[in-house]
Parts: sequence; structure tokens; C-alpha cells
Amino acid sequence: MATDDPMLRTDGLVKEFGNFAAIDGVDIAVQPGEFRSIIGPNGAGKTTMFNLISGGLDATEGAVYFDGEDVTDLPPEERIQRGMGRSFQISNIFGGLTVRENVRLAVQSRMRDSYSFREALFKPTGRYDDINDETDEILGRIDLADIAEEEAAALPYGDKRRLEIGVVLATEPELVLFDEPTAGMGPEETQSTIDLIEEVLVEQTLILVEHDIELVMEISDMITVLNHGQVLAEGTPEEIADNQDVQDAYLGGMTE
Ligand SMILES: Nc1ncnc2c1ncn2[C@@H]1O[C@H](COP(=O)(O)OP(=O)(O)OP(=O)(O)O)[C@@H](O)[C@H]1O
Repeated sequence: MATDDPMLRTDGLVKEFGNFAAIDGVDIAVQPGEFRSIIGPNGAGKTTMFNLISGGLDATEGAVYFDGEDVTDLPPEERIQRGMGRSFQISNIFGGLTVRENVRLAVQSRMRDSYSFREALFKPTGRYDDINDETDEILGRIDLADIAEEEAAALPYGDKRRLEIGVVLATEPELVLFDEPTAGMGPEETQSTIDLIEEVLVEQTLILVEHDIELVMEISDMITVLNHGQVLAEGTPEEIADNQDVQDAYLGGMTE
């Protein structure tokens, strides 16, 4: 990638459903290493934007550039292969496998040129020192080494989220997309999930699509506020907090 390329850029992005533009000419540029949040009131277009970036939806107009390359027409799997990771609201975890097997499979999937999935799972573990070492390292980073032999399905909610982050990490993404990662969590679990994201994914560029404005104020480098499918405001948390348009549209919307 050229050094001055943003990690993720959208150019005149439009997504129409019938005659209705859910995303209506959005330009964003997220720099390498940045923690960007995309927020907005109900129906603003956040989920649509997430899906346009990840490839879950095709753009009606405009383009998505990842690492300086046009990925607008690439399916999600190819975007993942190029280094876009996604977490939450998609099931990355195999409940019937252990914690270790889940991480190992994800490490393996990245190295699939050297070994098949089947080999990774069923061949004697000692023969794959590189895969095992990396698996152990990730288990340590997500703090699940002690329960590595437990079945994923049996984990408490918070530990499942940790495992999901481990699975994403194993694919060595440059960019990780999160869609409301703390939805359904209480305050304590929300904080520990955010701490984990910040601690484990420190080198990655992060894009978080989120409803909770207080949460994004605390954790983001930059915030993009969407309203009616357009960028209403963009700036640091301080700039967004002071922005009258945002207060009118978003904070007003929250008290409905
Ligand atoms: N598949 C679809 N077909 C038709 N309209 C859609 C579709 N998906 C989204 N929309 C509409 O596009 C607009 C934006 O929806 P989107 O889900 O992206 O918003 P959001 O900001 O994520 O909202 P919320 O916070 O309520 O989840 C909404 O008016 C929604 O009804």
C-alpha cells in the first residue's frame, strides 16, 4: 500500500433499496491504525454502511477502496482474504469444537496453502509446531489459555466474545469491522469487551458501527455521524460532542 493511502476509503457511496437511498453519497477515509466509529440515529444507514464496507451488500453507485485497492465488486470472502476481519453478529465460532480448536482452525485457515482444514484438525498436533505456537500465543492474548480445552458452546457470553476476537485475530486482519459489539451486554461486560478490543487489536485499524453514543465518545479516535444516509458530521469525540447538528439529530433522536 502507498504510505499515504487510507486503510479504508469510500467514494460517493450510494445504496438504494428501490427508490430509497439508505446510503446517499458517503465519503469516508479511515487512516491506518485509526479507531473510527460510525454512529447515527435509528435508520441512519449504519448497518447498510457496514455491509457495503464488508461486501455483504453491493453498492448502487460509488466505490470502496481497501489498502488503496478498489474492492467494490469483491465478495466478502475476498475482502477477508485481503485483510478485512469482521467480528460479532456473524457466527465465527464452532460450538462443538473446543476453544483451542476454534483458534487453531482460524490460524490454519490463513495458512491453508500449506495444510488442509482436515489435516489441521485431525493430524497429530505435535507435527504442526508453527500452528500450535501461534494458537497458544493467541489463546494467551485473549486470556482463554486456562479454558482452552472447553467446548466453545459451553462458554459464558463474555468468553465467547473473547474467543470471537481470537478467531478474528488469527486471520491477521489489517482492518477489523465491528457491528454493535456490546449489544445486549451490561455495563461491566461492555467495558471489559471494549478493553479487550483496545488491548488485543492495538495494531489494527478498527471501524465500529454503534448505536451507543456514550461508548463511542470514550473509545474512538474519529467519529462519523450518519443521518438519513448522509454524513452529518465527522470529527474527534470532542468535536462531535460540541456539534449542534449532531445534538439536534442524534441526541434528539435518542430521547424519542
Ligand atoms: N433490505 C432493505 N430493504 C429496504 N430498506 C432497507 C433495507 N435495509 C435497510 N433499509 C432501510 O434503510 C434505512 C437504513 O437502515 P440501516 O439498517 O442501515 O440503519 P441503521 O442506522 O443501522 O438503523 P438501526 O440503528 O435502527 O439499526 C432504513 O430506513 C431501513 O428501513
